[in-house]
Amino acid sequence: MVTVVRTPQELADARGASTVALVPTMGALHDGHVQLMKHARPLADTLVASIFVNPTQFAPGEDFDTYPRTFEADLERCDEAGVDVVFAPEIETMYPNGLDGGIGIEPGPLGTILEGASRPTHFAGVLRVVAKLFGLVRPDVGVFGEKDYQQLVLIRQMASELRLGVDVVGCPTVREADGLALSSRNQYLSDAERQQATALSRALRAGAAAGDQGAEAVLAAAHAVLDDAPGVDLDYLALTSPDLGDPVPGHDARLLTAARVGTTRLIDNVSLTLGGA
Ligand SMILES: Nc1ncnc2c1ncn2[C@@H]1O[C@H](COP(=O)(O)OP(=O)(O)OP(=O)(O)O)[C@@H](O)[C@H]1O
Ligand SMILES: CC(C)(CO)[C@@H](O)C(=O)[O-]
Ligand code: BAL
Repeated sequence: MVTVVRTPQELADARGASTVALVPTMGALHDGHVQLMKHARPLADTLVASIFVNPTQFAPGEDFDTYPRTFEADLERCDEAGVDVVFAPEIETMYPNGLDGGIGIEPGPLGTILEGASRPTHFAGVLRVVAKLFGLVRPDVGVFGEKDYQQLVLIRQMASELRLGVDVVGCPTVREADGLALSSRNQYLSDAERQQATALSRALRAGAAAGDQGAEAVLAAAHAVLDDAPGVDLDYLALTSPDLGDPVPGHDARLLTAARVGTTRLIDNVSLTLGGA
């Protein structure tokens, strides 16, 4: 049975001295989160999931207030996935000096591109809360989804550069049968928008299929799907190396996109191998 803790002291008591894996979430749990938990379960003695809708990663005007909150259903999913401890802190516990006070984390250049270009304060908020969660839970392993690929790269870089002693593990994106990446924000989509949203994964698949023809062909194939997709307002489509630098012919690459479907902003990405030498 999962134990719910809300304070650092309760967390320390529940954590014990065993090895710990942490799956940070903002709740509204779906099968993508459950996969992270199942992946994390055998990696440590104790599995902790955090549920915290982190205000500092939302800019004014974004959906912090309306973000889905489904705590009781989330606990059931955690229980089924083998989570031992759910850490669900209050905002004051995570930000004792207020949201604008206290220590911050500067994400560096990788935090300013792609998602960071559209959401300039986002990754400072993500890294700030993840650093706090790592400090509170003191996990041996932190498990994150590739769906938020830039986030995964930045958290891995933070853990490595700040020597946090946490092994950051990524898990493949879980998708609906028609390819749409699972996301808590998919709930915002109307039936028509839900259909239109499949353009993101279709474009990424088309791009990946053109991988052996090189970078230009990849981007052209993906644009051919996205540019004419009804209801889809493209934010970016970018081809990078796995660490978000320039793509290198003959090596693995990442194709990433973000688009607004109606008022909902969705992101997705795939890995591919680029042709050429
Ligand atoms: N479809 C998915 N497959 C694998 N991991 C996922 C998927 N969706 C989310 N995750 C991962 O779950 C963790 C918690 O993410 P979060 O609670 O923000 O869910 P989300 O569905 O990404 O929500 P949002 O709609 O806010 O982006 C992150 O590591 C995220 O990458
Ligand atoms: C990592 C995270 C839990 C930090 O709030 C959030 O950005 C998320 O759910 O991906
Ligand atoms: N999964 C990323 C959370 C956010 O968009 O704020």
